[in-house]
Amino acid sequence: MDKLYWLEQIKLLDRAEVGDKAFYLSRIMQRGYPVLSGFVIPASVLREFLENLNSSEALIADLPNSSLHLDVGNWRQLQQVAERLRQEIISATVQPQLLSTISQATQKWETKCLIFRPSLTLPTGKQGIANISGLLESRVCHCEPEAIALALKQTWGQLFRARSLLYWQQAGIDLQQVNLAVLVQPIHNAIASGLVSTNSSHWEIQATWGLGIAIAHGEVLPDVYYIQPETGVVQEQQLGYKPLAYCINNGSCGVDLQSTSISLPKLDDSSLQVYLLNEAQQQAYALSEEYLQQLIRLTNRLVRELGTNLTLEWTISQQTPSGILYITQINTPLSGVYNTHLIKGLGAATGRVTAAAHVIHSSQRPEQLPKGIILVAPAITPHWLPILQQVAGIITEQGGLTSHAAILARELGIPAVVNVANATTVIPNGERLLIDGDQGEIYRLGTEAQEEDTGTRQSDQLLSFLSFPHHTPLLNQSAPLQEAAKRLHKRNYLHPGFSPLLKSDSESSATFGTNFQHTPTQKQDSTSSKINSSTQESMIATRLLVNLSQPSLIEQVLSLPIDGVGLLRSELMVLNILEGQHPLQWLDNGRQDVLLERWYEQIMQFAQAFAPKPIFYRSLDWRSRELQSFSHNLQPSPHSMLGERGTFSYLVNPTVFELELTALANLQQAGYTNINLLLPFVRTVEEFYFCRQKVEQARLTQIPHFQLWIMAEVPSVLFLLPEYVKAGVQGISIGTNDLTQLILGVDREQGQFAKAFDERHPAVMNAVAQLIRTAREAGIPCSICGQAPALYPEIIEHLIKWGISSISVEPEAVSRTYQAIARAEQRLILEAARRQMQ
Ligand SMILES: Nc1ncnc2c1ncn2[C@@H]1O[C@H](COP(=O)(O)OP(=O)(O)OP(=O)(O)O)[C@@H](O)[C@H]1O
Ligand SMILES: CC(=O)C(=O)O
Repeated sequence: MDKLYWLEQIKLLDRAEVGDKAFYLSRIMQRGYPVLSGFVIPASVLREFLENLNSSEALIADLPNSSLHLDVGNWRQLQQVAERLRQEIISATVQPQLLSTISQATQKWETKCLIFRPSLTLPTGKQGIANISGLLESRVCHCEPEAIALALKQTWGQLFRARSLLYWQQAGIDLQQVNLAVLVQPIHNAIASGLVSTNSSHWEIQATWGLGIAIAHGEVLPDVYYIQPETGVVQEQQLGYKPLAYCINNGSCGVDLQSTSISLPKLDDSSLQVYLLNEAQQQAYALSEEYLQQLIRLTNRLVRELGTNLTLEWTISQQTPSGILYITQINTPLSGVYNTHLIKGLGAATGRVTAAAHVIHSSQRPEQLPKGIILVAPAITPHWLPILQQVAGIITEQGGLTSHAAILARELGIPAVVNVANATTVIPNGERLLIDGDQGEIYRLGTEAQEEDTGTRQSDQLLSFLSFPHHTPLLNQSAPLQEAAKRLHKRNYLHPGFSPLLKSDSESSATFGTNFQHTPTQKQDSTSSKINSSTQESMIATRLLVNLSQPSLIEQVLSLPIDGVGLLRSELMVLNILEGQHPLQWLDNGRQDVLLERWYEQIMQFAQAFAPKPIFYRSLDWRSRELQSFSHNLQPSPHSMLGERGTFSYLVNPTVFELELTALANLQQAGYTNINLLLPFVRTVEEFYFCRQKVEQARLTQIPHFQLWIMAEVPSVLFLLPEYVKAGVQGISIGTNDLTQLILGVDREQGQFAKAFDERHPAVMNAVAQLIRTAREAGIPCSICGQAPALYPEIIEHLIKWGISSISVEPEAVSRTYQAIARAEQRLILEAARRQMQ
């Protein structure tokens, strides 16, 4: 090998060998800016390493000159090739002379830990796409030869990850043209770290405690300062949400998060440690006034020398007790970064889509929205529903995975990312975005004008790269649902002869009741009739139901392999008919008859479409803050998480509940006998008893099939289920969203607490197990309609083992839930068979 390139000495002509990240850092270091010392292992060393890989396998023998003509459409093959290449790299030996050169070079730093940072140069004309944050990640390691060799190979190996291979191919880059150098620097613990981004109208500084990795991973919401460029004055500052921080793993930096019950970020770098910040630190700004001013002065100088559009990363290193400020990365428009920028939130509804941002700053619902845009709003409440039908994607600043915005988006099949801090301020109106509702990522692709500016048109390539393999075409919202049915058929999950062995006949009729038998689909499109013709019998024993509220989705949902509607959410359904007025206002205005007729028609559409399959209509369950959207002089308590929810509110004023019951009774009389009633948020047996009397007065129980169920979501049901059954409850449906909220004491609407809101928490899982078992002992069916099985299919096996009778999920989750049920049942059958054979 030739030599290592020290940042202090890198020249203009070295750029291709040292990569852009190191090149830009060296430029500013040589102009006197504070940059940590470092050296670069040039791209030629990787080439040499690859050439010397000792394998006869064509794939490897040709490296680095192989162009790896891969079929990137074949994801499995791509992953296998990537895995093979990386194994080869990790098991190869780093030349001893190189290792010793590196080890010697690091000795002058007297540091315990090193950071290996990928620094790429792409061929001319492709520069604009060189800096896709997160494509290649840094590795931290202890300063020992073995650890150094591994970190180097791991950094190199990322060039061949499946997603990288795909990216090179999609971006039209030949692998031989990719120059990957590695910048090696000492890494010390940090007091605080963050970012600065500037444009002509404002500067923004973000800061968090500890190393900058917490921001790079999107695990904290940093503190933010808005600075006026002309004066350097802080115009506004916002405290972030910073529950954790990263440090070097030498046992000296606070409480290890492993010992707390908070779910941890996974660390594959054992040289790093993540720890919990104490309350006082969480409430404090990470940047002291002194460092804030120092950063502002530094930014001012950089902007004057390099231009107005910059992004830089900084850290305050704990090398000395008072700290030293360093720049760890700098990107200018030339380095392409400002075209592609990643923002993180919570992935709330699956799918990816690209479209222009439509930014709304107010929480007031607009009259209408343009078609095909990505809506960016502080928050949305259910009454936005009518205007959401034509949007391509949703981004909100507030809300969690089980907030109504997320539920609505999932039901409508619109990709959504929620809990995105400052989304409405950092995303300009009209900017093209790509959102990934699975990963919770938003890629800013720039406006058309910016793309022209930098001479790159990367978004299409980027889109196809990022969208693989589940690209959701723009506005093709029905596709996921239709595809779900097709996929099940294709994947042979519906093979003939599979029979429900889990329950004996007597057990299943006791469990399901007469109305809840698995009935062959009668109204199906061609896709689903294909499914059923190959199955004849029910293919899975556990009933799979769907959560629904929009009549507009009925047709698509009918083609899915479901056994009925497990949760018809009335509070979302009626938004289509209420004209923005609370039902009480309709009654006050003497419009009861019109409202009753409309309500009847809404439910009728479901009853008719799914007959004879059961529908579980859940009566109204508005939360206080949702009432604010109605123009009515009710007194909502906007800050109350609970307010008068569910059946509690019926006791206070039963008139709307009575209207619902009348609508249901009229439907029964008209021959729609597949409707059952599910009471929401039942808190006490007395509340249930009150409702049961109302149900009897409405004569709904005259039809023998009719079932009166309750939601099991308030923990009191857990303790009193036998009493509820004695009082006449005929089945329960577990609402894991509220159950989790109330058992763990975490507000489900607050996305920033997402890590603490975990339906898989042992306390919640124990409660679910107990509910299922108690229901079985009492001889009543037990369903589950919260988000837990859709979000975490791995819990389905437990639910089935405990004896759940049915699982109800949003339409987009039907396919994977079906598969998870089939897999779990087959495993249980196999285990039972093995036990019998022993
Ligand atoms: N020598 C260092 N000391 C302390 N922190 C560092 C050092 N080098 C990098 N960091 C910080 O560690 C985090 C991860 O570094 P990395 O180079 O992977 O940055 P990145 O922004 O994720 O890279 P990219 O944008 O190229 O994907 C960043 O917050 C960076 O500022
Ligand atoms: C579905 C529901 O209401 C819940 O999980 O709380």
